[in-house]
Amino acid sequence: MTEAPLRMSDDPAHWAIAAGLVALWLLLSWRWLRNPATGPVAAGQCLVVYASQTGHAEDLARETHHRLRAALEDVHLFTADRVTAPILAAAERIYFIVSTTGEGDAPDNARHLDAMITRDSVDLSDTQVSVLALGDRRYTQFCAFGNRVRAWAERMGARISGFVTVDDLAPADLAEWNRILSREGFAAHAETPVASASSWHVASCKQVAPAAFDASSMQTSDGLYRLSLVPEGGAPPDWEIGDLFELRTPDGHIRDYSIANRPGAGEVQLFVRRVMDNGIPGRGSGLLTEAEPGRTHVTGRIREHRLFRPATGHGPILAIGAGSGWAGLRPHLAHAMAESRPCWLVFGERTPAGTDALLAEMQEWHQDGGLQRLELAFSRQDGRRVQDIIADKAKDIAAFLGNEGCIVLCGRLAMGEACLAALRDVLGAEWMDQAKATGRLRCDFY
Ligand SMILES: Cc1cc2nc3c(=O)[nH]c(=O)nc-3n(C[C@H](O)[C@H](O)[C@H](O)COP(=O)(O)O)c2cc1C
Repeated sequence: MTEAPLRMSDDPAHWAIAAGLVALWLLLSWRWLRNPATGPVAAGQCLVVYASQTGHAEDLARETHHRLRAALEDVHLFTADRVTAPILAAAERIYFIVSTTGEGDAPDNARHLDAMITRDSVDLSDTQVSVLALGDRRYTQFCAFGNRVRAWAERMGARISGFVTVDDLAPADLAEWNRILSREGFAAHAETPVASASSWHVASCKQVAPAAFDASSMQTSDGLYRLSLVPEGGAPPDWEIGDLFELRTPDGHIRDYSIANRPGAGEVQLFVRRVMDNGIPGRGSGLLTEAEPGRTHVTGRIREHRLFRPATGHGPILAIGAGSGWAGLRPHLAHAMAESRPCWLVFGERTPAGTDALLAEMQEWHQDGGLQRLELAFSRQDGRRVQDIIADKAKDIAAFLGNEGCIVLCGRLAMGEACLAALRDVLGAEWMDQAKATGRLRCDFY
């Protein structure tokens, strides 16, 4: 085959198109070279960066982003683990909306940002930074991660134009953030990207475990209750395993409860521990557990909890929890059993007395063979807690999980941390780190 000879065009329109294409290529290459990890990022842009464990900071970030976008052209929303030093350095304004979890820790989706602010220097001398730090004063390290982000931004030369700490989502603290945004010229919008709360009625409410005192949290409880909620006028909106029911109390407080049943049902089930403080029932738990089935209405909505979705892969499932943690474990186990995955439940309560209604379902699942193993720990009866079972059954647990196994943990923070430490001893740090990195370890602590 002979090739046609190469000929230069003498049409000026062709030359103009070619020059335009070269200029575009040079512009895109320059932008990419400045920010290779993320694609083009223009200088002068505004970023909303969020770090969230259970989704509240994420919702607030979406609302803030929505509000800013109405006034600014170049506004971008990032989860904290996606931002890099070049992205931050190129921004003109940054709004960090971050919560604190564990004991003063960064949320799981902010581990990269946490490492970056400990290790890296980024020139923020031309950047305006605002920080909305979510936390809870009942924890000793109140808003610790938000404070770390603010201190780092200051060290990097940023101008801090707003810093708000929020105690337990207090409406007055959130109003302060709204004031800052309004002052900067970003008006509030009636329409928000976050689903609004609606009215639900309490269809049933039954006590399934007795009153008790928990020494680790110093909390007295008036028992554990199983509830079913049905939205007014229709079926509940879609949700996914792991999601939460967010209750709004009449005085503006917000309380989250794990949804205990699988999606697709016409109702949302909850297990609620009725917390008592000096003889006064908790704001949320009192409202729910004093409900008169068929008559009581509450305001709430379903909220996504992306970090507690079913574990990845098809390996066996080890579910570990105590008390109201059963609510978080239950849909994960039901889902895994439906997929015929081998399941093992380690569950703790204070005493077996008065807990028949709670334990009956676990025992049924065990007898039916859906649960291959069921281990129960009753701390008041024999002093054994779930973490002791992990240590006792170390060899069996390692053999059951193999390399592909998954762990789902749900319950109070002290129990969760003790279980993670026990599992690290049994399986090794490498196994646990790998499981966390690949989504085979799912935790929901409260
Ligand atoms: C397990 C757990 C640990 C927490 N640890 C802290 C803490 O150390 N310091 C703090 O100020 N708040 C702490 N909090 C409170 C959260 O920061 C607060 O509830 C926040 O609104 C959660 O926001 P998020 O849903 O975006 O993660 C903790 C909450 C939970 C559930």
